[in-house]
Amino acid sequence: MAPTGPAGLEDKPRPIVVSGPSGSGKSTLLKRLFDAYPDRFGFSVSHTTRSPRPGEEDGVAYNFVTKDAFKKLIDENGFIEHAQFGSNMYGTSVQAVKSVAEKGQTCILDIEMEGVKQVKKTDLNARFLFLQPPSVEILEKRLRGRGTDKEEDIQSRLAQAEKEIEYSKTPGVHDKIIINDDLEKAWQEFKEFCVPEESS
Ligand SMILES: Nc1ncnc2c1ncn2[C@@H]1O[C@H](COP(=O)(O)OP(=O)(O)OP(=O)(O)O)[C@@H](O)[C@H]1O
Repeated sequence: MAPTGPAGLEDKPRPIVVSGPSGSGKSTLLKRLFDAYPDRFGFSVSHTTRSPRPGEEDGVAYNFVTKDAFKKLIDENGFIEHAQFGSNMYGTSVQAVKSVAEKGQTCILDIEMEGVKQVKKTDLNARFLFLQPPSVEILEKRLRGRGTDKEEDIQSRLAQAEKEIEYSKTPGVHDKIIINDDLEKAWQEFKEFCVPEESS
């Protein structure tokens, strides 16, 4: 019988999808994770149709491709997510995530709700973690406290947060939901999910 899951990746680290509203603490916790375990985790290399800047190496900074090659990959369902910024296209391919696992690293995908739905349609066999703010009111305080977002951005992030929290309640969507109330407590739970053997 054909094996389930990605061919040849059965014994490789499963990707971890980290999602959660903007301001829920994804960057904060991922930075800690990368600092604590520098070689264990990796990010996938995105595709882009823009030209490389001096010093940018193909396959390292980005996978630089032509518009035609990019469109072909879209038609072949090769992308988890893709978007256009200005005249250039950017995307995360399924193969780029597999390449991280092939190197023996756990690929971390920091993506939003639509991306989560897309990953579920692939054969990546990912594990899903949702980071939830204690409340929308506290989320608003944190977004303001961060001091990086304009007022209109804060409003649209909060509106989007309500949708993400609603979707996260769908049974079976996430393997783990962490409420980021106390940062140290959230970190312990985050670490346990991402590095399970250390806590077993
Ligand atoms: N448990 C916590 N208690 C208090 N403040 C927190 C906690 N976790 C994170 N923060 C603060 O909340 C703000 C938002 O966190 P962060 O930038 O990590 O969110 P994010 O999910 O990565 O957002 P985005 O998706 O917009 O990048 C930051 O200023 C961070 O320091």
